Amino acid sequence: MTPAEASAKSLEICRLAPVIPVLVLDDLAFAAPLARALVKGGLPVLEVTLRTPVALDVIRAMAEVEGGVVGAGTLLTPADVKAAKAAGATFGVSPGATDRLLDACEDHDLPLLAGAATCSEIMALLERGYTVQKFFPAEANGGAAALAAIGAPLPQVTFCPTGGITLAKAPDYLKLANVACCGGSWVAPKGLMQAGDWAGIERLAAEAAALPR
Ligand SMILES: O=C(O)C(=O)C[C@H](O)[C@H](O)COP(=O)(O)O
Repeated sequence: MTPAEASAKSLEICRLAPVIPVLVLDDLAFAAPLARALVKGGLPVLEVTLRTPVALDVIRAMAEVEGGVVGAGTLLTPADVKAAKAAGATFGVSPGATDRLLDACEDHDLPLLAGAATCSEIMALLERGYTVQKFFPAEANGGAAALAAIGAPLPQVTFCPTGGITLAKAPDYLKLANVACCGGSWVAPKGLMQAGDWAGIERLAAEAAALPR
């Protein structure tokens, strides 16, 4: 898969909903009910971070949930890419980008939403052909104001800002011309998962899905 093809696919995924839930699961039993609640609430795109021992099994379980588009987050190495793809991830997300990671995603046909935080990082990805990127960590890096400023010299790059974004902050990003969607973990809080409050998570998803773009 070429970087241009990966970017086209990433854009298609980003356009499915205003928010991509960033999911950190410690318990495999939460996978199916969580995915069902998020999809039902209107957030079909699900980013499962590879930060817990059960993450690959969570991807396998969520890939079975109808209407979900499941990807793997926190991709750091070529081995992560192979494992995520084998588990059924249809896209990848990374906090940054390295040549080895980009090579692996291109070789294994996994569209990557690669992270960038500075103009030089954005330009390096753009030089390689990635016109859709993740802006991370968004809030710590200047927030929506920074992304608006980056859009002036680099309007050809479209972003999924992630990192520190909440329901209250998301509209500031979503109104920018260079933002396709936001990523965030606020729609799947640990407390609600542990309480089995799937209706509560569905409500959070519905609120996020209703954000104007
Ligand atoms: O896992 C990755 O690939 C990442 O780059 C990190 C995540 O996007 C952030 O952890 C988002 O989490 P919140 O700030 O809680 O919304």
